[in-house]
Amino acid sequence: MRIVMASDHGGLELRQMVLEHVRERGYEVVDLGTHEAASVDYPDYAVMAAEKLRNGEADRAVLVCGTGLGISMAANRHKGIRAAVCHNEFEARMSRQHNDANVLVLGGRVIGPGLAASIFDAWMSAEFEGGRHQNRVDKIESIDG
Ligand SMILES: O=C(CO)[C@H](O)[C@H](O)[C@H](O)COP(=O)(O)O
Repeated sequence: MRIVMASDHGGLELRQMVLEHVRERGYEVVDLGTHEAASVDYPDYAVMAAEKLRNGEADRAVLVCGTGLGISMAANRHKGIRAAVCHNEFEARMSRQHNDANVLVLGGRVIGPGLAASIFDAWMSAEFEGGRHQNRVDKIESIDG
C-alpha cells in the first residue's frame, strides 16, 4: 500500500517522525513535504495530497498541520476524500470502521510522536464495516453543495 504524506510547517516535525514509523511498518511513502521550517500554506499541501489519492498514485494519505483542522478542511473539499482528524486510537479506529476515512489527519502541535505512531497503527489495522455505514458514506459522497 502506498501512503502519501504532507504537512505545512506546523506539522513538519511530527510528519517526519511519523514518516519513519510508516516506512518501518513496510509501507511505501510518497512524501510531498514541506521540507523546511519556513511558513507555507496548508491548503496547498492538502490539494497536492488529494490529487495523488484521486488519480490513484496513492491509496491513503496522512496529513499534518498545527492542529490538523485547517488541512482536513481543505482535504475534505475534494470529492472522494474523507479526511478525519484523530488524536486518539478510538477516533482512528472509528474513522475507518464507520466513516471509511482515507486520510488520517494529525495535529503536530497537539500530540507527540509516540501517540501519533499508535494512532497510525490503529487506523491502518481497522477495516470499514460497510452495511449501514456504507449508506451514510454514500450520502456524504452525494453532497454537492
Ligand atoms: O490550519 C491550521 C489550524 O487549523 C494549522 O494549525 C496551521 O498549521 C496553523 O494555522 C499555522 O499557523 P502559523 O501561526 O502560521 O504557524
